[in-house]
Amino acid sequence: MSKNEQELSQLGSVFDTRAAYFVCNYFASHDNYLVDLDGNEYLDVYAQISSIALGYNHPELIKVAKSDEMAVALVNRPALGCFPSSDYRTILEEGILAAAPPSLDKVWTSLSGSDANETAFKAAFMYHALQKRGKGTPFTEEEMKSCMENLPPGCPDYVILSFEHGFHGRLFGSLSTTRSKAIHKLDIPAFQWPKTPFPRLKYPLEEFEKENSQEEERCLELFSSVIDQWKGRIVAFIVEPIQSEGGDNHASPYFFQRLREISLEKNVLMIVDEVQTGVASTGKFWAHEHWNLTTPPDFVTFSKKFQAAGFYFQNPEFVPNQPFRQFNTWCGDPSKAIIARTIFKQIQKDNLVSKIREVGDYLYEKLETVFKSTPVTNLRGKGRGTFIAWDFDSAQERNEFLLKMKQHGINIGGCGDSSVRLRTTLIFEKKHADILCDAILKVLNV
Ligand SMILES: O=C(O)CCC(=O)C(=O)O
Ligand SMILES: NCCCC(=O)O
Repeated sequence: MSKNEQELSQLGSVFDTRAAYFVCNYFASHDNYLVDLDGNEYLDVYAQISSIALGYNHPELIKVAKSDEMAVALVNRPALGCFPSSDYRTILEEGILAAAPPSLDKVWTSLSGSDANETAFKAAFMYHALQKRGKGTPFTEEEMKSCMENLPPGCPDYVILSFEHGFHGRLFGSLSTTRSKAIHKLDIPAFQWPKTPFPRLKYPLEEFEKENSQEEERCLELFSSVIDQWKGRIVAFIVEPIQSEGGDNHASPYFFQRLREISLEKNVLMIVDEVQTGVASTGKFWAHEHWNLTTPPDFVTFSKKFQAAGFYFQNPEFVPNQPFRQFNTWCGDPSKAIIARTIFKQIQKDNLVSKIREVGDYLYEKLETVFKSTPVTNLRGKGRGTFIAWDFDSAQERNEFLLKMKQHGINIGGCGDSSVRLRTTLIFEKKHADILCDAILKVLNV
């Protein structure tokens, strides 16, 4: 038995390891390479499900991890809502807020991607209720009583609209908006919230311009009509710039511009879930910057590669009218905000946004050649940094490919039914793209 197998079996007796790819030696892992317990080094193009920005054991992260500032943040973890730390404002201003999407100058920090989305939902619901009730109008006796029974009017029948194949997390509210795979949802009670189709584009895009634009128009019409059908109950919709877990499904900037226009016309708030797409990997710091919206989204949520989680917003009325409405013990975590600040500074210092755009273009072009005369279809993600994916005909073929890639020293992940997705770090270079392509050529026998 290898060390890996041994540890997996021992850990497996106290912790569910059935989803484990292998046991990692994070002490030995470095930059783009993840090392397992048997000492095998993998070029990692999955990066902890899209969550490692600067590679493993980046010296600047290690340095800040060893700082007094970090030690104090960790051992005296503040309940930020009640007892914010003296340095939280600067940590935010120099990091998370300095990285904010255009026009969104405020942030609420939370604990995970799911929590980021759910706190944005709550902000949207409370804002909507405030508009209906009228500012300054106190809660009624009936509202106060009925909410304790989980009933309206205190708990109104407002809903969040999401897209088929979208993934927004696994807590109750976020899972209700998640529509990628049944395995995520089975046996869990869910809100009866609406969904609407996300475009299924055909590739190569240049060959299917007409079909794809018809498909986007079809989805836009349904988006608009579902909002009408729900007669004012849809308070917000949530959308990923590229549906990731659900299969790396893309849509054009035009599609998102129209979503924004329709949502403004119909008074529905827009939540852009940048948990996976955010923090540079698509070649812009935030993927929705590719759309050139004239009115920014109402909320942009983040987590994963930023390590810290939360949502950005601009409208001061998204802060509830009373304290303790958007609240929990932690309200974020300064240690994670310090890490986010370090990540942001390093991205700026090393010019990683434009570097990942360049290496992404290089890799995409190479893959176009590599995949000629192979069963691979639907290569996608052109002009989106290293946020690249492709399809096999079946889940079985895809899974065999992933396994063989591992045998050739590449840690790589799937998504959707039969897709492979690249989720590289931001320090992925052309030399790594070459290694990746060589391994693909070997695995596909071309
Ligand atoms: O399955 C999960 O909860 C992780 C989801 C995710 O973000 C992904 O797989 O892209
Ligand atoms: N969303 C599931 C991610 C786990 C995996 O298959 O890598």
